[in-house]
Amino acid sequence: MNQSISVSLTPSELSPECDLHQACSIIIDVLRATSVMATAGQSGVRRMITCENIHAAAQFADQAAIRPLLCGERHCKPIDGFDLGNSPAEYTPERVADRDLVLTTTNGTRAIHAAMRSRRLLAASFLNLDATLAAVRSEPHLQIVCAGTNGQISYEDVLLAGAIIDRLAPPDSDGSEPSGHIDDSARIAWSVWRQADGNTRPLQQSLRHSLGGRNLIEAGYEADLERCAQVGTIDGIVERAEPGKTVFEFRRLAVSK
Ligand SMILES: O=C(O)[C@H](CS(=O)(=O)O)OP(=O)(O)O
Repeated sequence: MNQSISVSLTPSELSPECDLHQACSIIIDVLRATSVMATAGQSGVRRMITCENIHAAAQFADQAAIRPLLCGERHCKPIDGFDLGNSPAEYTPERVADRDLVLTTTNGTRAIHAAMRSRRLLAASFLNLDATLAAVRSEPHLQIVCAGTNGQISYEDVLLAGAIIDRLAPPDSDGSEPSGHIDDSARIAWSVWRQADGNTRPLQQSLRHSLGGRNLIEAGYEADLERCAQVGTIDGIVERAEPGKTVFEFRRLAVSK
């Protein structure tokens, strides 16, 4: 099919003039917001509401009929007074099943808000890569938005963007170019992924050297790198439930691997 794929290496590349109204956008924040959302979904969370800041999250929780779990981080650490931080390991069925959660993080939830005007909006991680691919394969206009880290490009998000392109637009016979209509940022992401995938080191090792990975190691969350580097272990997608609202739901998908 004639699919076009564009990549924003940071959310700031999505200017207000960028026309997303026909696009299906995929937000990527491997370390760790979108990995958290996939994990929470698999653990049976009811809805995930993303907020750009702590105040908005707390206000939403105060006004809800049934109090949701307040979740997220600042400077990688749990937020004072919140129920859960930003480690996927915290999002067990015991903690989150059948609950709503409100999530605010430094980069991931902001990237989501930057792409709000998209027709469809998904949050992807390596964990639910296969399911996400299955859900977007027939979309004519795909916009991948890398959350980055504090305004800078982060390697781990670019890797996942490249992996998505590699699977949706596999290279032609000489292997030098992806096959679809892709922009230059997508071409860069694909090249970065190809190079990393050709290396023998596991993905987890690559994450250690990324900006987000280094920050997490410094903050004491090294174990999260291994968890976020699992590929295709979650058979479900995280998708916005209705246009105009940042309410996400998890939907299981049967995925052929
Ligand atoms: O704690 C995280 O996972 C990061 C913090 S940062 O990237 O080191 O600032 O937040 P996220 O929004 O999930 O990237």
